[in-house]
Amino acid sequence: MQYLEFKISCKEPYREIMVAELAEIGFDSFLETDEGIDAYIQEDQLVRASYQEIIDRYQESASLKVREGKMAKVNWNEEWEKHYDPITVGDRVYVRASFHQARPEFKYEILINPKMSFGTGHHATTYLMISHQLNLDHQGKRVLDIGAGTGILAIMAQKLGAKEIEAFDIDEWCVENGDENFDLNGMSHVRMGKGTVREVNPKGEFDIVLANINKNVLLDEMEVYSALVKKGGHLLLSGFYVHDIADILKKANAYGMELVDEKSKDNWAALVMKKP
Ligand SMILES: C[S@@+](CC[C@H](N)C(=O)[O-])C[C@H]1O[C@@H](n2cnc3c(N)ncnc32)[C@H](O)[C@@H]1O
Repeated sequence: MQYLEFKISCKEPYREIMVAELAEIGFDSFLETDEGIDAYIQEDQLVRASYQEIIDRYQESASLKVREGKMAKVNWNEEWEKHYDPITVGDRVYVRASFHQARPEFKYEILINPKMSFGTGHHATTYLMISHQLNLDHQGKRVLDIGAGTGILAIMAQKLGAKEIEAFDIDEWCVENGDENFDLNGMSHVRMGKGTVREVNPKGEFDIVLANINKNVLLDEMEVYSALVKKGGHLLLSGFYVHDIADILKKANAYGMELVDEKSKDNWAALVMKKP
């Protein structure tokens, strides 16, 4: 598999925005660097015009400088070991890779070997989703994780006592990586599905539905998510900016969901909706 590497130097606060925009067009791995980000995409996945459009849009405001290179083979584990530090969410959750030291003083330890999937807790949206999950009763509940990435939110649900968990993602790498992470966290009974919510078509209703994806997908699939939430159950949404809250809320309200909590970090937002 031939990969392209783009070494992008950019000013803050544009690093996160660049990651989000490039992820939208198929970039599947990012490393934070002192100058900005290194972004990776499979060569046959790159649509030059879409890429150029993003670069042109932020060129000036973010003072972008890009160096492009080709990589025949990437040792992602080695890359991650160099760049991936453990993180904490509040004082109860510790997210680490298997090569990091355990920290038993944390109540919930999540093991994630991320490879190329999004979702280590480093991104604000993952962090916000976990923070919301910590405030929700998961005990004995049925939980659905849509756009599960590394599987981190499904794993958090399991640690919080969920009884039945389903998770899926459209990305083949996430499916492989998710299963590995489920195994690492003693969840071999859960397997990551592949596809969109319409393709996977989960059966029945769920107490908690988690969807950290992006604005367009959330708007497009909101009707399906809402239908999957039990009466009295919750829908947690993230993957959009604070300035998009009104659009997301309007759509969720239109399908009968009511806002019960809202958090933001680094300009990203996460909402907790409830079906009355
Ligand atoms: C922002 S990441 C979130 C990953 C993880 N849930 C977390 O919170 O860290 C979004 C994930 O959604 C996946 N995705 C994008 N569009 C999707 C869709 N329509 N259905 C399911 N997954 C999708 C991407 O492949 C990516 O892994």
